[in-house]
Order: sequence, then structure tokens, then C-alpha cells
Amino acid sequence: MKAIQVGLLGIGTVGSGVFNVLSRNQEEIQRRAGRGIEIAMVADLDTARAQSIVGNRTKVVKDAREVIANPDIDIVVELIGGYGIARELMMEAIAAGKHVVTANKALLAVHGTEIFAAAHKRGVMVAFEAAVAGGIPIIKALREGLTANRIEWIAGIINGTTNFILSEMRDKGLDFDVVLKEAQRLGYAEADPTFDIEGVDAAHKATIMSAIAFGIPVQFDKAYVEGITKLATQDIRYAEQLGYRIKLLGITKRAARGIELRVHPSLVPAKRLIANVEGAMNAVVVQGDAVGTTLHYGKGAGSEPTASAVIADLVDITRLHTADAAHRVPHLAFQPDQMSSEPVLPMEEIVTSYYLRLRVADQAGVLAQVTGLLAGAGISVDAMLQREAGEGEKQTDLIILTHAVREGTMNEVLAKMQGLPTVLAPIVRIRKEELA
Ligand SMILES: NC(=O)C1=CN([C@@H]2O[C@H](COP(=O)(O)OP(=O)(O)OC[C@H]3O[C@@H](n4cnc5c(N)ncnc54)[C@H](O)[C@@H]3O)[C@@H](O)[C@H]2O)C=CC1
Ligand SMILES: N[C@@H](CC=O)C(=O)O
Ligand code: NA
Repeated sequence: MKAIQVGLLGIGTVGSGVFNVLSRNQEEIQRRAGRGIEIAMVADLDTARAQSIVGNRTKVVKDAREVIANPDIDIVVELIGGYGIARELMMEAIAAGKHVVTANKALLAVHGTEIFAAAHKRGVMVAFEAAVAGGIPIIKALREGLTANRIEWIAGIINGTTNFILSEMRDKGLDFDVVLKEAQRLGYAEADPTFDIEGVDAAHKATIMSAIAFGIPVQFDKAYVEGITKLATQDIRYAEQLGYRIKLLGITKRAARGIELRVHPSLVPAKRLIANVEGAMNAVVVQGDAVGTTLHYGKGAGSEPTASAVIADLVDITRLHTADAAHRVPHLAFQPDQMSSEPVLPMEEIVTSYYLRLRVADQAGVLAQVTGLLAGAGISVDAMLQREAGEGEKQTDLIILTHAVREGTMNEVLAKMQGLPTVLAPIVRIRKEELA
């Protein structure tokens, strides 16, 4: 049988990985797919660089629409990124009856509903394993391997760049900017790295996972997003003293009144496996009612790890190419007419525990004022740490770990606490997840 014909749009970090791994493992992949998979055409604005990657036997064009218009192409792989041209090309490829593979989580988290509906209508597949946690097969795990479960929550380190930055800052004492540049050099960072450091990329991925886990539409606009740019090294140190690590977590959880969907730095007990995930590695913990806890660990970014996921999708599509649409695995795991309208909760409604750091006057009665406010709101204290004030110092740090409470309640208490004359600087609040 003739090899399935693939058109690659964009041959940068991930695209070149796809080409290289597919070439290197061609024979084995063909034995698994039951048919050859051939990159027949590549489009990239930088045609010279593209041609130097693929050699003379593969056709390279500048205009991606030439690939889509080619009737021989069965699958279009979108590896350009962003919302603009990538969205147009993806919709055009679907309209032309091509299956699509993409790593573009930003696009799917925001426009997934439109894209999946178009694909469903046209009877083509849109596969996106590379879009969440790079090489870790988490989409497949959630959609297929864990499909028997009522998923309770998912929490993950799902941005390699920020985990790399946090690890390098903590272990080597390097500056934020220096480590970010290194992450960019290694091909981990997004084209706009603010997406990484402000938590947006992780929120895109968490949005996709929430849809698959809970059968709700992708709703990036409802996600709470907080990155790592405001994290101070002293909080990382205090957290360590209390037996915790700070990680940027993407969390989605089934709560009594809706779905939590949030990304923010979180204290995680140092003894948890996920707390020890370092560098650009990703890890996703999934809690299902039948299976219990599963941990999915691996490279979440980089050329070949991400290519591994893209090619897995190519193999899936190759296998399913002849099956009718009704027998395919649904994009978001649930059948399109079975999607739930359960709301994504506003941040005030989530329930979690907290790390608080207060800069306070070193005088009698301060502790009682602060704990009095917490007790008044029914918030119990789990642990406390007070830095001893230095000789002649009139202020000090007070660190408090609380038990779980509604975020709205905590906001009210923090506003009152901030108003105490003995609290001398903005209070630092970092959420804390026990993940057990
Ligand atoms: N780099 C990584 O580790 C990961 C990236 N992704 C996603 O994969 C996608 C690609 O990312 P990278 O390979 O890192 O980006 P990249 O910037 O290295 O590559 C993008 C390529 O697209 C080409 N391009 C831009 N506009 C084009 C157009 N109009 N027509 C044709 N080609 C065009 C560029 O010349 C470049 O070669 C993005 O959606 C990204 O979010 C997902 C997981 C991991
Ligand atoms: N910029 C992303 C790349 C993979 O999705 C990351 O750092 O994880
Ligand atoms: Na993945």
C-alpha cells in the first residue's frame, strides 16, 4: 500500500524533530502503523533552512496553502504555532478533508470548540498529543487508558521552561533572566516566553486536560492564571524549611459546585514524587476513582520528545484512516453530544490551603492579632515559622501554613490582615496542595 502522505507546516524545533525521528525510525514505525508514513511536502517561510533539514528528496514550499491544496496529502501537521495563520491553515485543511495533527495548545485551548466541531462535521481527525506535556502520552492516557474512571483531579508540572527556571534558580542560584535565555536556547520556550513565565502555556494545557477529564468544552477564558515572575527566592527557601517545594502547577478538579481550573505556584510536600521533578521535565498526577493515583512523567518540551508525540498521532491516524468517523476516539474523550455544562468555578470558590509570608513589626501581640483574624474566619493553622529578628532589627518574617479554606474567605481575611498597622509590607500568599 502506498505510504500515507503527510504535509508539514513549519519545520522549526518540533518540525525538524518530527522529520528526523520519522526518518530514523521509519522501518519500525511502518511495522507499527501497518503502512508507511512519508513527509511528502514541507512548508516554511525559511525555505533554505527547511531544505537543508529535509534534503533534496522532499519538496519544500514557502506557502503553506500549497500543501493544503495538494490532493495527495492525507494528513497536515501544523507546527507553526500561534492563533493567526495557524488557525486559518488548520480550518482550511479540515475543510479540504485532511486529518490534522498539531502541537498548538494555545490554539486548541482557545478555539478548540470551533476546530473540533469543524473536524467532526467534515469527518476528519484532529490529533494533539504533543499539545499537552510534550512527549508524555497524557492525552492518550486520559482519553483511552483511564476511560473507565470518574476523574477526580489532575495536577501537573506542565511547563518545562518554568520548571527549568525554578530548578536552576534553586540549585545553582542563577538569575531568572539567565535561565530563561538558556531555556529559549534549548528550544523549550514558546515564541513569546511570557506565555511560559506568566503561566499562560500551562493554563492552555490544563484547559485541554480539564475538557478531556470532565467532558466540558475547552474554556481557557475561565482559567485562573498566575505565573512565576513574582516568586521571591526567600519563599522558595522558607518553603524548603517547612518541608515543601514550590512548583508551578496546572490543576483541574471536580468540586461540589463545578470544575476548578487554575495555574499558579504551589507548595507541594517535598516527599511527593512530583515535588522532585526537576529541569524541563513534566509530570502529571491523575486521580481516578477506580485506578487511584497515576503519575505520568517525562520530557514536556524539546525537539524529539515533542516529535515523539506528533508521530504517535500520525501512527494513530494512519491506523484509523479507513475507519468511519463514528468509530474513532472522540477529540475530547466524551461523545460530542454528551458534553457537560458543569461550570468552571471562579477562583473565589476554590478550596485549598495556603502559605502566607508576612513582614511584621517585631513586637508583642502581633502573632495574636494575625492568628486571631484567621481563627475568626474559621481558618486553622497547620504550621508556623518566625524568622528571628536580627540585632537591632525592628521587623521580621512570619510564615504561616493554613489548612484548607475557600479562597474568597481567605481573600477577606488577607484584606483585614493587610490593614493591621503591624503588617509592614504586602502579604505573600502561595497556595499549597497536598496532592494525596
Ligand atoms: N518547542 C517545544 O518544545 C514545544 C512546542 N510546542 C508547540 O509546537 C509548535 C511549534 O513550536 P516550535 O517548533 O518550538 O516553534 P519554532 O518557532 O521553532 O518553529 C516554527 C516554524 O514555523 C515556521 N513558520 C512561521 N510562520 C509560518 C508560515 N506562515 N508558514 C510556514 N511556516 C511558518 C517558522 O519559520 C519556524 O520554522 C507551537 O505551537 C508550540 O507551542 C509544543 C510542545 C513543545
Ligand atoms: N514552552 C513549553 C513547550 C512545551 O509545551 C514548555 O516550556 O513546556
Ligand atoms: Na503529550
